[in-house]
Amino acid sequence: MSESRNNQLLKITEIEGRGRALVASQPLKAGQVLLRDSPLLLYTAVALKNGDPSNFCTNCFRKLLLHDDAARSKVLKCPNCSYHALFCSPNCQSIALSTSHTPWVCQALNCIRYSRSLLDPDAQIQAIFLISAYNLAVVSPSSFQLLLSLQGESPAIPNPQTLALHSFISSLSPPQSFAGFGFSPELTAALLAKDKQNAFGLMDPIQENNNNSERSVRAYGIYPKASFFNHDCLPNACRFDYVDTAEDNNTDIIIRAIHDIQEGREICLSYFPVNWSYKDRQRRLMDDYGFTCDCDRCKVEANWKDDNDDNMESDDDDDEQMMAGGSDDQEEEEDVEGGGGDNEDFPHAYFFVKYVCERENCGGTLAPLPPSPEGTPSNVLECNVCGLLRTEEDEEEEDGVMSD
Ligand SMILES: C[S@@+](CC[C@H](N)C(=O)[O-])C[C@H]1O[C@@H](n2cnc3c(N)ncnc32)[C@H](O)[C@@H]1O
Repeated sequence: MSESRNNQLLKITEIEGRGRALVASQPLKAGQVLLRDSPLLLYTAVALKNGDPSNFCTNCFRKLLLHDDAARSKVLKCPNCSYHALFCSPNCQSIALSTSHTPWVCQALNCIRYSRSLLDPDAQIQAIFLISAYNLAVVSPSSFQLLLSLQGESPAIPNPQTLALHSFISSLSPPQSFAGFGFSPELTAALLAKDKQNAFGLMDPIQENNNNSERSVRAYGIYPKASFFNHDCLPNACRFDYVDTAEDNNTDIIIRAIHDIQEGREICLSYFPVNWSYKDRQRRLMDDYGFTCDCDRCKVEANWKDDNDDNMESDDDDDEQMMAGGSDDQEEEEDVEGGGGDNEDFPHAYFFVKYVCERENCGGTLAPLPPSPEGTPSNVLECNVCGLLRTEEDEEEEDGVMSD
C-alpha cells in the first residue's frame, strides 16, 4: 500500500491525554489493510551464546533452511568476524554488510557474546538494540532522527542498568561519528525508552513450538508509522507479520481492521494479547507505557469486585474473570458486525467469542482476510499469531448454532 493511500485511510491527530493517534479518515471495512509499514530497525530477540549461531538470516530474519547438506551449503557467513552471522542469500549478505551488520556491529556483537558483564539475556538484547540503534545513526542519520522522534520518555537521570549498558557501548570503540550526534548516557536512556514503547515482536510461528506453552519472539522491529497506534484493550485493528514468506519486504507489518470502523474513530491495537487480566494489563501499561487505561473494557472490569487482584493468577482464573464482567457497552457492540447487545452481564463476550483464537496457548486476535477488490467482505478470519484460518460457518458450528 502506498503512502498516499495510507494517508487516505488514516490520519494522525493529537488527542488530549493520549498524544498522537491514528484515526479513520473514511469508513473502513472489516479486514481492510489499513497500513503496511517497513521497519526502521530490526534486531534479533535471541540472546547470543558462545558458538551458537542463529537459525535465522541476520538480514531478513527468515528461517534458514538447514535440513540437509545441500541446503546448509547455500547459507552464507559473515566474512568479517568470528560472530556467526548467517545469511540466506548473497543479496541479504551484501545488504547487511553495508547496513545492519557493518564491521563495527560485527565486532560489537562479538564482544557481547564474550562479555562477562552481560550474562543476563535481557541485558544482552538491550545491548543488541543499542548497537543496532547507534549503527543506524552512522548508516542513516535521518532514520536515527526518526527513531528519536517517536514517543518514549526516559528518566531525567539514567538508572544504573542504563549506565552499565552505556559504559559497555563506550567500551566498543564507537565510530568517531558517534560524538557528532550526542553520544551520552542520556541518549542511551532515550533510545532504550523508544525501544520499550515502540518495538513490535516478530514471533516464531506457533507450529514450530508446539510443545512450548511460551511462544518465542524471533526479532524486534521499530515501525515508524505503526508507532502512532495507541492501545485499547478491545482493539479495532490488529497487526500481522509474515516473516517467513518468500515475498519481498517480508519484515513489513500489516495492520488490518478487525471489524467495520466508522470515519473519525481512533484506530487502536492491543499492545499485548487481549486475554490478559485487568490487573496484568494495567500493570504492563503503567510500567512500560506510563499510563492508566480507561478504555470501555477497563471501565467495566475496574468495577468488578476487588478479587481482581487476588484471583487472576492462574489461566483458569483469567478465563473466569473474562467471562464475569458486567456493564453496558452498546456503542462498541453496535460497531461490530454481528455483535449482540443482549448480554448485560458480559458486554464484551462477543469480542472473545469472535475475535480471540481458540487454539491452546495462542491468545492471538482474529481479523477477516481483506475484502475482494470489488469490496466483498471475506468470511474467513485469520489469527495474527498462529495463522489459524476460521470461517464464520466454523464458528457457528462450534457454537452449535447451525442446524443440519
Ligand atoms: C506507541 S506510542 C503511541 C503513539 C503516541 N501516542 C505518540 O504520541 O507517539 C505509545 C504511547 O502512547 C500513549 N498511549 C497509548 N495508548 C494510550 C491510551 N489508551 N491512553 C493514553 N495514552 C496512550 C502512551 O504515552 C504510550 O506510551
